[in-house]
Formats: sequence, structure tokens, C-alpha cells
Amino acid sequence: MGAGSILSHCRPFLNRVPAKVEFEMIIGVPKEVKLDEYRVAMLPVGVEELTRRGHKVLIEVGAGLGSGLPDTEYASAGAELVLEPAEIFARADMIVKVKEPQASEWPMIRKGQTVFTYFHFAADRELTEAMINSGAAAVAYETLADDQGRLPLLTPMSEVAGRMSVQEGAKYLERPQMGRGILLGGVPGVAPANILILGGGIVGANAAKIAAGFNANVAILDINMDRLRYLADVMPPNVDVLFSDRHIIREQLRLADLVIGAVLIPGAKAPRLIEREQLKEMKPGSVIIDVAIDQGGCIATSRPTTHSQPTYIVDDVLHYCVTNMPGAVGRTSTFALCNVTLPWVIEIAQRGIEEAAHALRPIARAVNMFAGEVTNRPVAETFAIPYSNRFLP
Ligand SMILES: NC(=O)C1=CN([C@@H]2O[C@H](COP(=O)(O)OP(=O)(O)OC[C@H]3O[C@@H](n4cnc5c(N)ncnc54)[C@H](O)[C@@H]3O)[C@@H](O)[C@H]2O)C=CC1
Ligand SMILES: CC(=O)C(=O)O
Repeated sequence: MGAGSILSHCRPFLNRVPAKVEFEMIIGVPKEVKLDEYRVAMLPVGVEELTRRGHKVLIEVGAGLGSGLPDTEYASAGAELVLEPAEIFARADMIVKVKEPQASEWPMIRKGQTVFTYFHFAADRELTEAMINSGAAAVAYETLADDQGRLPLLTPMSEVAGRMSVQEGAKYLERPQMGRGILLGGVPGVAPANILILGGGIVGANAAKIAAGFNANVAILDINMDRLRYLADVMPPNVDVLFSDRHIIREQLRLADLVIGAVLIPGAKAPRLIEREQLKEMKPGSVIIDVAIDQGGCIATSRPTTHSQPTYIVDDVLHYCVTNMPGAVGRTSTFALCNVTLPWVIEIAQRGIEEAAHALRPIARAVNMFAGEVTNRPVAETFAIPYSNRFLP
């Protein structure tokens, strides 16, 4: 089955209950432990879809509360509520999460277990080594790609983060937040803000649409000509769609009040588009929102921050580099994420990860590690680790 079939026929797929469960699984959903993370990896409806197929779902007590989903709703849907995360990791064949396993979780991940979540390995050598050493199958939402190269499990969170990047940018441009004191849309007689968006994919397009709605002057840059043609077709007149090269970036950087980093090479470390010396050419009090920070960031001075301490200043430029932006709007993000992950959770539960990866290319692309081998080429290349062609050539 190709990716198209699972994505375009989600509802019939969810309604289909096979006569016989091929691979009965215990699926564990722990509470997220990353700082300021309010999402949960499964909705009560997901529990019901899995249990009616003969699987068992363990949910940590309180896992859904950050998204407004009480334990009682999970229990009514058929979940077993479990107090201790250690018990979930010990019993589950597959762990379904939102964020990359934190250091406190690494020792609980077992050989033979499947962990299905965001990983962003290229930005984190320690996590990469921990997952290789665990012997588990690390199945990454962000590299699950269909045959057209789309990333269906990254897209909804990129939609959230793209939209959020403008509202966060607007907030940090306010003077009390140490910004330049600029209102995005300006007012009659006073010019609006200039916004530079690096990368015109899902984050970039969503940021551009919202920024344009605020009446800002927007420039969106990409290197993919097909994407630029599409953006030029659909964007409003206050969005300039430009090919990204060093000269254009330099020129736009001098004008920008707000820069949004939104580039991606799937699986790999983000390309670095702005060097530290270039910050001196920016206006004091201007703001960088580096959404691509989860893959290492596309600005030399970017380093990961949290919702509790989201910003810092380098050379008079305010940086916001939160690695889990959608976590702040947990309820919206949980629904948006679980809507797309559930069919794949079911697919892996029905077949087991090895068979699922052999049968479905998108899942093969999502498996970054298997039994101590690195099965994602960009991750292997990032860390100069041998690549295993177990699932893909
Ligand atoms: N910080 C956070 O909380 C979140 C971060 N993200 C991250 O945002 C980043 C962007 O994600 P998406 O928009 O979904 O990716 P995407 O794949 O839809 O778009 C990326 C775009 O970057 C372009 N690009 C690649 N190299 C470039 C270069 N050198 N110059 C200009 N453009 C270039 C590509 O052509 C593509 O159009 C990813 O790293 C993703 O993981 C996504 C959601 C939340
Ligand atoms: C994409 C990602 O890492 C997030 O939504 O947190």
C-alpha cells in the first residue's frame, strides 16, 4: 500500500476492523516530561480505535491534562491508567510520544521496543547514541515521508509553529519585551514591519499568510523553484516571493524587523544561512524566531530555549528558539497531531514495526534506528555512523 492510500482514505481505514488481529500489541503513552510540554500523543478516540482492534493501551495518569483531556475520558475509551512511567516503558511493545525521549527516559527504553515520536536526531548526538545503544526501533514522525516527499506527521505542527512564529514575533518586537517597539501592521502614516522568512515550506507559508494578514511587508525565500512558483501564485500582494541566495539574504536582513527561520532538509542538520557577523548589519532590537532550531537552527547564534525562558540577546538582536513551540497551545496541537498519527500507530500495531517498514515506504523512511543500526541516511551522515540499508537502499 502506498502513502496516498493511507492518507486519503483515513476514515474508511479507521472504520475497518480486521477479522483477526495480526499482531496484538501493548501500546504505552507516557506523560510528556520535556519542560513546558502540554501535548499528549493519543486522544481517547485513538484508545478506542486500538482497543477495538484487540490491542491494549496504557496511559499514564494525568497524561492528557495539559490538553484538557481528563483520565476518565481515556478510561471510558478502554485505556488502562498507569501511575508510573517506568511501568509503561516496561510493559509496552510500542511507546507513542510527542517529544524526543528525555535523558530521564533513556534508561527505560528497551531492546525490541518501538518508540514512535519526534526525535530530530541530527540536532542531538547524545540522544542519537542513547537510542542506538537502547536497541529499540526509533520511528520518527518528522521523517515519515510520502512518495511526493511530503511530511504528513510534521505538517500540522509546522502549521501551528508557522502561525505562532508571527504572534511570538509581534510580542517580542514590543519594547517592554526588549524589541524595537514596532507594531507589525504599522498605522496610517507609519510604515509596517518588514518580515523576512527563510524557507517557504509549511512553516514559512503559514507564517507568511498570518504576517500578511497583519499588513506587514513580507519577504519569503526558498531555493525550490516549484515551491516559489506555487507561493507566488497564492500569496497576497504584500508578500514578495524571492529565490534565496547569500546576496538576497544580506539585503533583506538589513531591512528586517523580524526574521523567521523555517528551512528544512529532512533528517539532516538545518543549513546555516546567517552567520554571527551578519547580526551587526541588523537593526538593534530586531527579532529572530528560529523555528528550525529543532534541527539545529539556521542562524549561527541560535541555541535551544524553552517556553519558560524563550529568549536571549546577541549583538542587540533578540533570539527566540523554542524547540517545542506547539507545546504552548497544547490542546490545538494535540488534536492536530493525533489526527494524523493515529492511522500510522494502527498500522504499526497491526503489523509490528519490521513488517510495517517492509510493506510501507513512509514507515521505512520514518525508521531512523533499528536494533542498534542507523537506518536513516542523513542521520548516519550527520554523525559519520555507518548506514544500514535494512529498510531502504
Ligand atoms: N520549533 C518548533 O517547535 C517546530 C519546529 N519545526 C521545524 O521547522 C522547520 C521547517 O519545517 P517545515 O516548514 O515543515 O519544512 P518544509 O520541508 O515544509 O519546508 C522547508 C523549506 O526549506 C527550504 N529550504 C531548504 N534549504 C533551504 C535554503 N538553503 N534556503 C532557503 N530555503 C531552503 C525547502 O525548499 C523547503 O521549502 C523544520 O526544522 C521543522 O522541524 C516545525 C514545527 C515546530
Ligand atoms: C515538530 C516538533 O518537534 C514539535 O512539534 O515539537
